[in-house]
Amino acid sequence: MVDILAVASEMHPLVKTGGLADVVGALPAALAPYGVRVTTILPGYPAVLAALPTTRTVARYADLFGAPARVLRATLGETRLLVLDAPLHFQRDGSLYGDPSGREWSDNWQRFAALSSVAADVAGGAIKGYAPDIVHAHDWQAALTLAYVRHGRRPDLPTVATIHNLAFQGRFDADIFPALGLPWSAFATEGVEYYGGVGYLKAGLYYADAITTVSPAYADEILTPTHGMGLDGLLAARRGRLHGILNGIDTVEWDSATDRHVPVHYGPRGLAERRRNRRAVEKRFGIAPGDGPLFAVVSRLTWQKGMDILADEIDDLVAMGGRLAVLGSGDRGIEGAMLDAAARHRGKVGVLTGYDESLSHLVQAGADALLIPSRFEPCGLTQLYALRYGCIPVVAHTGGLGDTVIDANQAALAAGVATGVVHDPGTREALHSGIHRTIALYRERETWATMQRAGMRADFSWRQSAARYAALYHSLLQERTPA
Ligand SMILES: Nc1ncnc2c1ncn2[C@@H]1O[C@H](COP(=O)(O)OP(=O)(O)O[C@H]2O[C@H](CO)[C@@H](O)[C@H](O)[C@H]2O)[C@@H](O)[C@H]1O
Repeated sequence: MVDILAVASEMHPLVKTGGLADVVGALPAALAPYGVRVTTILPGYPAVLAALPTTRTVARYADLFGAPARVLRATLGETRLLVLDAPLHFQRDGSLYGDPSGREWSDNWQRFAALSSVAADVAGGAIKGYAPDIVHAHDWQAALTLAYVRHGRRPDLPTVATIHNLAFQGRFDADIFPALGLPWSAFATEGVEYYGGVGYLKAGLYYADAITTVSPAYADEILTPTHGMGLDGLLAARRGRLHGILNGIDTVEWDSATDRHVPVHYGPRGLAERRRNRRAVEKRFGIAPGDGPLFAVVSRLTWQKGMDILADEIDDLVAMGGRLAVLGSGDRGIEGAMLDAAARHRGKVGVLTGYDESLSHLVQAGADALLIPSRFEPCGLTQLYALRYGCIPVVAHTGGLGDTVIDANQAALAAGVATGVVHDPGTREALHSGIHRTIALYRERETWATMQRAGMRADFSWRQSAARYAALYHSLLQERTPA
């Protein structure tokens, strides 16, 4: 049995702002069949504390970055948790990372240094009877753990850093460094220093024994200046340690034959049933029934996701005969542009801003096509949910989107393997032609149904990817074993 201490800021179903939570939530169960036992350490956000049935205090800190804190141990079903209960840092209104007006918390550097330093302390033996074999940190909020491990009590402990999104790096001014409690030697290029400041993700990528990211294509892309976001040099120097492991999805949670959020259940042979779910989606979004396809969006409304491009394209989408349901929140300007479009096209375009997990399932089960015009996309999960639910993904050719959707070109259609529509990223023209092609395909009922079934048959469960993580863990342990 290999014991992993996973460190993350989000975990479905406890706390989620995006795909990070889905992956951190699914990995423990996915890894169990491979002899890997995962314990996940999370911040004690109000939602996390509220969800814990019984807890035991297993470590205490009198002064953790300015306030007392403790570590709680809990199990939730099969899930093993450690929760950092530090009220000053984590019990507040607003989102996980910012205040109710959307501004990032100014003490995020302290909050996630607190999480990381405690995670390293736990890895180093702070909890009696618990000694993980490997530490696995997810994204910038957890990445500094690896610096604390290297400069802590078990400096040789194997470590893994996973990049879910290189755009979020945790970059702070140099003057925070003395408060981090790391040795001065760590403030260096060979350490946490990053363009004159402190980089949390950078530190994790520097110290990690293995770096993973969430699709093979993104693993290649981040070695280039276009997608490397300033870290391409470091990543290129460490490319032998970099692995692209495609995300899976939770196929129990996402099963159209049993989904508790979906009124009418169906399988690949009962696709006609989807129509009744589509009617439910139309009602929720105030969209009238129509002949054209019902497009949908389930996404953060941000530049990364290409949602500004889509907002500009909505008039054309409607003119071409499409209808559109948007579920998302994010950039205020983009939200406004989407709402304006809904006002212009009453009954054809519906926009619900906010975050609604249950509605996201219904949308996947009822919409005809899901639009994902991302400028970059490390993996993307919504296209995988769409494929599994017979909702045709219309995606930009970038990162994991290109790795998972097979474009409906002539050859793929002839072979019966097409599962979606893939267009170039980053321009309105390319999105326009993707939507145009989708509407034409929708009119060919048999072709459309064949694509739906091909997508539903594809295997995006965690099975293969979990095996790759397990193999990586084993190889790291082997490196440490004296010959
Ligand atoms: N308004 C809303 N209401 C309800 N649910 C909503 C929602 N908006 C988004 N979601 C849900 O949030 C998740 C988003 O996951 P993604 O992988 O698509 O993107 P994200 O950019 O968050 O994740 C980052 O990390 C993941 C995980 O590695 C990578 O796949 C991805 O490429 C990377 O950008 C999905 O489960 C989706 O259904």
